Amino acid sequence: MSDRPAVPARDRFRLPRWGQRGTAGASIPAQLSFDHIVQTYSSTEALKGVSLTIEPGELVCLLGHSGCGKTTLLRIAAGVEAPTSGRVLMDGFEVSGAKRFVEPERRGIGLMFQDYALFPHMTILQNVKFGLKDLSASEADIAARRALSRVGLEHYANEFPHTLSGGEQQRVALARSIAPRPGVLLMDEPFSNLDRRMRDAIRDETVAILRETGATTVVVTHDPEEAMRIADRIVLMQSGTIVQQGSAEEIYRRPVNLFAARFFCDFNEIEGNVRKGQVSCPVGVFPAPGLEDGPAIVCVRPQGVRLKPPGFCLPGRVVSRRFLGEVDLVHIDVPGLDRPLQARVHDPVDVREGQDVGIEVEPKDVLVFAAADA
Ligand SMILES: Nc1ncnc2c1ncn2[C@@H]1O[C@H](COP(=O)(O)OP(=O)(O)OP(=O)(O)O)[C@@H](O)[C@H]1O
Repeated sequence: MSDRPAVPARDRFRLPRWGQRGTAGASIPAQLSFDHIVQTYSSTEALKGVSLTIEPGELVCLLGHSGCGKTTLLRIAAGVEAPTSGRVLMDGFEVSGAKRFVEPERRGIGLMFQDYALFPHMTILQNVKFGLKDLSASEADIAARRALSRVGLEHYANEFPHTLSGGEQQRVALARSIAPRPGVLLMDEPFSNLDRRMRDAIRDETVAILRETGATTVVVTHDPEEAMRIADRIVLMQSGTIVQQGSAEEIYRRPVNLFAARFFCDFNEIEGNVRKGQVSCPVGVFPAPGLEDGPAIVCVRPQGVRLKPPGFCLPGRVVSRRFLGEVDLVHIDVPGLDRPLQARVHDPVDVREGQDVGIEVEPKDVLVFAAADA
């Protein structure tokens, strides 16, 4: 918990509109900025100077492996923790920093966690009304019912959480977090407890509701596909720092380093050597613009490996072939490679284990990084 001073009484009247809860007015999306946030827990530096601005109404995914600092950043935004140093600003107004600490309940920020945390002894309506304490009873009732109707669950108002499915409970949690019309909504792995079958549908529905409410939204996830599906902008983190940020397509097509590349694709990684802007490796010669001469890692997307009749191109021998529904995954032994090359083949190919094939690699599916980057 914070050891920072709370907002002095005189400042409370100066909070921007997102900080004035209970007006039942329309949600006003806020800009959320992190300015050189450092967070240290004894010997662990969980955040190492993170700066990031999320624009009003934007949906940003914080993406990264376990322990990279995603949740810590979310907790600092919410005001559940104060940063060791650095500032959090909402619409340019400092809410965490050396000078000021605005209490969580006055930030106009909604929170939703993976376990939903619905109160089992309260009805669905009471659960949704829980965060509306600043409103009169009748206003809270109207706001809660409106939020429930937005997620399509108004008919469950008088039920208890245990009578609802996991997906329905997730929607109640969403209704509870949007009912106060927060300017910023923070969601920590909100879909991870749903089974795969319903996850896609609920995710799409949630994003549609978020777009409708217009709230600035930050979603924490470790699933690159989920981030690509929902985010306007993905912020990729590693060990308490931001590695890269951009649209899904930007990061996927132009990862800044091997870490970012690996996060989005299960590449074939092949040792190569760069000379005069070109890299040579056992599967061919490819452009390597901007790279210095020396050892390199050539990353070939499995979908960029084409199988041809033998004899005309690079020779290979099929080690295995697996039918995965939309694609076949084929492993091919290639001279000079110590591991089989993976190919994801869309068109049905008539290849069997042990068969000789020719291989072509699409240059657009090749990325090259300096070996020192590995
Ligand atoms: N209260 C705390 N005390 C000590 N260390 C902490 C505390 N909270 C987080 N950490 C450490 O800070 C680092 C970042 O943790 P954080 O929970 O932010 O990561 P994360 O990316 O959200 O991971 P996950 O996806 O597993 O939730 C980790 O090394 C974690 O062990």
